[in-house]
Amino acid sequence: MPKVEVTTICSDAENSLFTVSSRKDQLTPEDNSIILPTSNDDTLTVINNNLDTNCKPASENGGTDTTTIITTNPKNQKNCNIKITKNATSNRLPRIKILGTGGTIASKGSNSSQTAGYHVDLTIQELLDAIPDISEICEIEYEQLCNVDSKEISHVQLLKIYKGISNSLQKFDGIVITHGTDTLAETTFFIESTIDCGEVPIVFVGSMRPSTSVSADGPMNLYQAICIASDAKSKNRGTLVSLNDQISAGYYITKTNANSLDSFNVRQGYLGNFVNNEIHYYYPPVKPQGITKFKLNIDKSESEADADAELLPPVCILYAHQSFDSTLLDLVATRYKGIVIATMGAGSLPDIVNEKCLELSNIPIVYSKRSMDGMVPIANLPNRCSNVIAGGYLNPEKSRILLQLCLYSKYSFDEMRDIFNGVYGG
Ligand SMILES: NC(=O)C[C@H](N)C(=O)O
Repeated sequence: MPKVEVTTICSDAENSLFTVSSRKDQLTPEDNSIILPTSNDDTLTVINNNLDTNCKPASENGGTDTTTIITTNPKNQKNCNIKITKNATSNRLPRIKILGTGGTIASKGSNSSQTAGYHVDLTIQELLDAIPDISEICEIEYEQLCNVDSKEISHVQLLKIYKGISNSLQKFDGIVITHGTDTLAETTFFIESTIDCGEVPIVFVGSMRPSTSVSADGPMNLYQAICIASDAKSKNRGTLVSLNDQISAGYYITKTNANSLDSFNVRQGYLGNFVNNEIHYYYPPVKPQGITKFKLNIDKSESEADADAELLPPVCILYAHQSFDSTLLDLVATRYKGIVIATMGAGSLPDIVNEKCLELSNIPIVYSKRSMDGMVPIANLPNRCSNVIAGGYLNPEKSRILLQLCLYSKYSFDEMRDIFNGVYGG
């Protein structure tokens, strides 16, 4: 038990009220320091200072994100209430970091009717030039992490995005990432599985039409994403996707239409809507249930991105079909550390393929599904206690990422099964 105790009496977006009380005599000066999470802009008010407490605001505390409280009269059994007024109540605008990665939102065609065959050509600065004035909504900083079509995003760029977000979390109130829509759901799934963003909204955004097209959707989508990241209502919701006026959970979203502006679908439901500068959330802050947050043990510096990329073990996806050839499994087993199969229906594979999967007993094989909806239940596995794991509700590309993270963490087959099972009932 600490000898000096801090109790949070109340804590909301704007205020935190703590009680500090001494508990025992025989306190040494070191016992009397208490660190509270505050930032430079917070104001501290000591109420009922029965404890002779000395509060040092963060600004006088070496500019860290904490406040040291020192009780100078520790033997006194009385309390001291300290109110920390969060900077939301000061008039500072939210600070938003924008990370550019490319995609159609950063693309140009050769004429205004072209909506295919365009190429990535715009920097994040040029994208920002095309949106309405946001100087009264937030302060922004931006960084170009890469500028590619999202088909080119591999584990190298993925780790760059991971680092870009991780490095910005402490300094910004919200983060926006521009990204191609084709593989956006893989990146958002990876980020939600690896970053604990606390209350900071991480908002991914893309577009379906290039910037040169009539009625290009990119500028409005980007504008909305910045507003969403700046809004206090977006806190504590994890990784979000803002596209076509809808706000969705990055963990669950799937691209379901290859061409339409309404390209994303989420069976778990949209979280909210953006209309005429108003953000409407349908639910209170919520994060996807039962996620395993994987800890990536990597250097967060930029220069290490390429070296770290080796860390994610290769996993491939095989797409099953009538006459599916089991020898394909032998071919990929020599190169990949894990395999995901998009099975027919809810885990159906020809008997000969099931036998081959069990034969490859050292390689984890996740049974996912070709169907967009529904799940693969454990009951449909050829053997419940082997190297074969049910992917539950996860589609093949998300199963692939989850399996990579399990392999990276060196989990046993049983632990992998628990991770897939815990989140998705697989
Ligand atoms: N709409 C898009 O962004 C598609 C593009 N091919 C990409 O994913 O980068």
